[in-house]
Amino acid sequence: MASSTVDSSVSDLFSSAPALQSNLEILSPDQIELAKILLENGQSHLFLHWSEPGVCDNEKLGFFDQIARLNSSYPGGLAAYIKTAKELLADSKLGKNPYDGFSPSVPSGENLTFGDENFIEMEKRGVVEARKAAFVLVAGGLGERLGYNGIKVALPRETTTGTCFLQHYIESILALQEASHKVASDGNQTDIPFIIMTSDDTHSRTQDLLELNSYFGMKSTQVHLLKQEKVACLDDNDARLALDSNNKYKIQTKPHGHGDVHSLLYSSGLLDKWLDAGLKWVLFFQDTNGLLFNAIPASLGVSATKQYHVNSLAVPRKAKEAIGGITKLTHADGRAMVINVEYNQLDPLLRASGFPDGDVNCETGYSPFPGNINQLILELGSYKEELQKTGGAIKEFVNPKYKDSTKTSFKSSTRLECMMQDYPKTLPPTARVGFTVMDIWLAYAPVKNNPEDAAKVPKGNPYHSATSGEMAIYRANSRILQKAGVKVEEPVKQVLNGQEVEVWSRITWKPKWGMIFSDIKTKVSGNCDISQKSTMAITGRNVFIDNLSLDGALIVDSIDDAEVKLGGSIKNNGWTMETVDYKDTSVPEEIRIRGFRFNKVEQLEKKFNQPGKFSLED
Ligand SMILES: O=c1ccn([C@@H]2O[C@H](COP(=O)(O)OP(=O)(O)O[C@H]3OC[C@@H](O)[C@H](O)[C@H]3O)[C@@H](O)[C@H]2O)c(=O)[nH]1
Ligand SMILES: [Mg+2]
Repeated sequence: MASSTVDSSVSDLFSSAPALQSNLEILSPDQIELAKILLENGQSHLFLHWSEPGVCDNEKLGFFDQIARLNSSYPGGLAAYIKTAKELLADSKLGKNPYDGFSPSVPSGENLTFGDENFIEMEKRGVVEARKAAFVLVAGGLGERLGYNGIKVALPRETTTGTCFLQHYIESILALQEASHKVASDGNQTDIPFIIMTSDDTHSRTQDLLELNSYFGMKSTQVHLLKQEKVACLDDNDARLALDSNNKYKIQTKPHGHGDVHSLLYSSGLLDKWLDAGLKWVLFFQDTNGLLFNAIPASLGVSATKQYHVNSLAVPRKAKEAIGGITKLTHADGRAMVINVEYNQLDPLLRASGFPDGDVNCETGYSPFPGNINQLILELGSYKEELQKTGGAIKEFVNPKYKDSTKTSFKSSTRLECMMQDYPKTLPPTARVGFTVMDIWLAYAPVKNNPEDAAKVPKGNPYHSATSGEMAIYRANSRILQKAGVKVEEPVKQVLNGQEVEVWSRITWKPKWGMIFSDIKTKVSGNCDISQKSTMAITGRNVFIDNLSLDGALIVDSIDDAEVKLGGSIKNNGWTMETVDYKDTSVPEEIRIRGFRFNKVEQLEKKFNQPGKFSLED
């Protein structure tokens, strides 16, 4: 009896999808199980267009291959995904405030000032800790706002040397590793692991970039790629999965967000390995912040000194800027947490809770809420413990764009998303969650916006474009050298791709030349000045700027065993900047999105390939 009841309910189930039912013979038992899951969760529409058996059978099997992948890559499978989606879509339709019961206030955190005693101390401490760190780059995003055709980590960080972001990140990690080993008292010489989260959009191109460049000097065993899977798109409030408009045997998918990094790390088994190897810190960062490593040593020092389980890096934030606000949320029941409130949610949250003007600047000219740059430093032991409880699942959200105020249909399909900075949301109240604020010029210059959108950014807010991203490198390096005693001439203002930017001397160096301020200071002495029209690129390690007067372009490369003194008066016609319009397709995309290119008119270029002591006259 019992079995016939099951059979009849199963056949009831399949009778809701006659086109599928007539195809059951071509499906394997596993595929039939997956079909049941779909039907039980309100997905019979997926089969409305199925042809009779014998027609498009390969496509039908392909459909179930995809369903199997979607089912196995999500914790709890598709049934859990659809269930959560229905709940979140219902909340969204009701306009439910995800922060219901919480009131926001401005949290207090650690403030660092570049170059002061505390900063220098923190940097030194950070270097000591670095050999116990693992770095995790989330690079699965397409960069839709930037609209660049390649992967973002392959973009030049600056075009004076053309070094791409990925190379710079790797060289920075290697420089930290080396510096840390030098000060290690325990003789521990482990390599710092470097993890890159990719997606189908970025995986093979990331791998190719690494392989074509011999991992930019890192051991290939030191680098791990973890690929995130996309999730199914949703067509309506009933969480009906969306079919691809060009292929009715395919579900539309979209990225699930950078929050996937936690479940991927958890299931990779790497956390245990790292604990066994004595590691203590996991540092997460995003694809295009060329200034990030200026901030890493000091903030790692803060994590270690304050024994933070979670340390978020932050910068002063302009109201309405597209970066999340670090906020203290206190619940009516007494619970409190310090968490990122994403930029699209900060204004409504504030308006709903006693800040009638919403997301606005205060008397400082900045939002009172520090801006999250999404660089997180987590303490490995507590991280692993937490993931053991959650499996790495992160609180999700949904952000449908409704057609009208009835909120009954969407402009285009939506999906569930999750963010890596939501990790602290499940932590117990005993967790030590803090943040570290640093100057924008030092720490944050992402490349996210295309030239057209960047030009429309309200005046005074950062452009976050390829133009501003590169100019920020020169500004930071110029200011750091100024602080070290070099007279770097003040910048000029220029409009590039419709954005007014400060153009400083084009100064660049490799991370191994100077990772922390106290190192950089040892590389600079005497009376030095660099004019605004100058370019200076240092790619060697033991290069010392000593009584140098530069007005032109100076390019210096040297092997580690060569000690090179840059001094005397160098004057040449240098490298000029030519404007380029972003619409000019005769210019390569990675150049035209900047709005300028260099015309290498004249330079002093020196290479020192032999061990020994040298100066520019040699
Ligand atoms: O599915 C995804 C989406 C994104 N990413 C990666 O996550 C990083 C951030 O993605 P985006 O640039 O789209 O992020 P957003 O600009 O929307 O906001 C992010 O950065 C600024 C912070 O203030 C925000 O709090 C943070 O969410 C990138 O490195 C991207 O490659 C993934 O790895 N997978
Ligand atoms: Mg985004």
